[in-house]
Amino acid sequence: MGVGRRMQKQGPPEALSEAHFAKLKRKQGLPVDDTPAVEEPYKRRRTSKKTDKGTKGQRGETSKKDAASKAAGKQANGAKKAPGASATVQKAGTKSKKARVPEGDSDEEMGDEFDVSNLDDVTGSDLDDQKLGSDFLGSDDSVYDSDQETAKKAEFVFSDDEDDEDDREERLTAANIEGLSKRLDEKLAKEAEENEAELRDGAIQINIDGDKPNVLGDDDDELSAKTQSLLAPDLQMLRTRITETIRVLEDFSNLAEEGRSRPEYTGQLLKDVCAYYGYNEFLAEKLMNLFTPREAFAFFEANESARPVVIRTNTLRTHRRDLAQALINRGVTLEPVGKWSKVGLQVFESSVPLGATPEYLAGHYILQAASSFLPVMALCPQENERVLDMAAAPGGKTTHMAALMKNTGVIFANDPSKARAKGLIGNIHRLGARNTIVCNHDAREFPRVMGGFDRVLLDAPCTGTGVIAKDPSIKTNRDEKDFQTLPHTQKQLLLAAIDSVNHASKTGGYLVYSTCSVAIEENEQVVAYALSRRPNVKLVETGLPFGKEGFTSFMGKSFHPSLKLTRRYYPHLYNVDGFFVAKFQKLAPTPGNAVLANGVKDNSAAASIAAAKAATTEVVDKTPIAEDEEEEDDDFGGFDDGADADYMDRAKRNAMRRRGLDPKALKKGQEKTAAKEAETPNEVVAEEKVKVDSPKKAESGKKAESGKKVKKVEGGVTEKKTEETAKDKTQGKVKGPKDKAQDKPKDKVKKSKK
Ligand SMILES: C[S@@+](CC[C@H](N)C(=O)[O-])C[C@H]1O[C@@H](n2cnc3c(N)ncnc32)[C@H](O)[C@@H]1O
Repeated sequence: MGVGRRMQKQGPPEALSEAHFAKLKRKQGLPVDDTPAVEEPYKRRRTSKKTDKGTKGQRGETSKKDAASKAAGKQANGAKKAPGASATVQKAGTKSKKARVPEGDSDEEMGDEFDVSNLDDVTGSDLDDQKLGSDFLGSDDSVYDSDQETAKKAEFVFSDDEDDEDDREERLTAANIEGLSKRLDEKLAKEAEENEAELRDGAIQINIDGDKPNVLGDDDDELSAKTQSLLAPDLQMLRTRITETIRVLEDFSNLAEEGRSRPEYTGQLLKDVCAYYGYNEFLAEKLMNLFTPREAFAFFEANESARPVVIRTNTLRTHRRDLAQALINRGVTLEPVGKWSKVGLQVFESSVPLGATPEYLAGHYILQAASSFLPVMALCPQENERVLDMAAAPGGKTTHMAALMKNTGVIFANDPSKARAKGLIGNIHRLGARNTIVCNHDAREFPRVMGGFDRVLLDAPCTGTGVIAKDPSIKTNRDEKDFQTLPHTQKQLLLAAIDSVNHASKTGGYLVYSTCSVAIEENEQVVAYALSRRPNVKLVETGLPFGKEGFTSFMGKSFHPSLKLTRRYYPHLYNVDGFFVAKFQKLAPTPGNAVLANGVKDNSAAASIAAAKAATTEVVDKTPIAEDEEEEDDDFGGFDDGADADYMDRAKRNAMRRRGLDPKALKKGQEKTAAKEAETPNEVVAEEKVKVDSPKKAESGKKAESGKKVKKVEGGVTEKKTEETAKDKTQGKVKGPKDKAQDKPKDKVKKSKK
């Protein structure tokens, strides 16, 4: 793996402090620069306060550490005088100084402090720790002094000597990976600086005629001609022009050429971005509109490099420190993904395929992008809850929820794609999620399928504008139609998700909506739509430790102010996939007419509000509704009609109530039906039953029937059967269930016997 954005830490950037690192080194007898660390005053106060007021044990520990660090300090000073420095401790805010580290000692000596055993035992929820306490090398009390609680990791820079570096990389262990990571970050920063300098040089060339960059040029200049004629343009020149245009747009009054308008520059920038990065103009413009020109540039740049490989520890099977140790032993270089997660490990380098290690096969981890942790952390499912994952395949988030719920309660993991559901089932098995039921519906059918969930996750299908680094084809294959059809589906799904939540849940009543897109149409606009259609929900804090606030206004459109509670994630800001997370709380039942509003009836906001006021009971049917359709031979199994009879009856009664019908009519209908059954052929009875159930089902029943008939005639064999039936009818014979079973193909008979 090369140096790049992949190597940067994910999540919010961390502040650096020398104090903590120097102390560790002193304690280990390693050389440290004796220039006193620049500490923030409040940190020193906290230290002394804690030392004074600490318990006896703590005091003892602190004084031991002090003594050790004094001794180490002396040793370090001695060592520093020796020539051939191979390690450097860089001061925060001061010039770095080289200090000698005894060759080959560093790993062992630092080992105690930086051992994976310092990784905390994680069996519980991310969310318990959501306010983000200790993690890995950060603030484990067993590792750090009280003042280190706030002290952040210091820079640890290795020697510039190429060979030393290589040796050290080969000997990488948990002990020095943080140092390596920092070193790589530094290299990256240096590279970025060099790039900037290069660009400045380019700018000087382009700007040779005067102060104002001549970026708009003439149509006959070489670069424009090449861009227009689709000849490969000079990328370096293009890049230079992009940065120059950005500079002009940032200081328009001073840098714009006379007589040129802002739209001319933005138009030029758009064209150059398309030519340089390979986007279609529609998408590039959509993305550029989200940011200032400079930030847009950073976003497009970030999409050119892959995000770090991240694995999520499956706490149903192992602890993070054990997993880290096992993988390190296999030659994997990794470190915790950041303080915000207790289960993520960022992989820097691996000599083994991560999708085929024994640990992987045993379900100890799953390869999962860091930003995919966020919706689950926001939803925060609790033990023993009933949770719905509406769009679950391939199950990264489902299995994360199962782990947070410690395999208690129940998760319904739904996905309408059978092919993808297979992957979902595979992951559920591999990771040992035993509280999960897989189902296979278009989630817009919820809550008719079932409702009353404590929490619902809707990780919606989207255009994927947040994951362009993963799939660059998105740059060219997303068009206007996608940004109309997908948001439409997302809105329908979100209403269905809201209606599936039990507002009266004792522990929950929450819903999280997420996408891996950064487009407003798929995020804020969808959320705003849901708020207008469902006055019985509100947005709440996601509880996530980082993320940019959602837009409350965009290009002249205003959204509800609470939209700022939603969170946006960008690759250029946090080195994670682009993502959006919104958390809702359901406060009251969904208004009666609003359920119908899901694509059918009056769905104006006013009507919903009126209905919400009038509504007293939840109209959502909380029990599963049996399908009347012919049992499909698939991987999901069918209903056991006998065992589910009660449920089915109850569901029918609820369905009738929902439609304002008297459920008693069902009983009467059933009695009538039974009487009729004695004198009517089965096919007719079935049709009438469907009619009682639901007019819609009756219709589909009819369709299915007519379809079947066509099929039957086509089959030829059943033509005979139809004749037989007619014969039976004329002879007044009624086929019993036994006869019917005999008519069925063998495998179907087996199934119904089951
Ligand atoms: C972003 S992916 C979900 C990823 C999944 N949550 C995870 O973490 O592994 C979106 C999923 O939505 C599913 N999907 C598409 N249309 C849907 C619909 N109408 N109802 C439910 N799911 C749908 C797709 O099959 C796809 O698996």
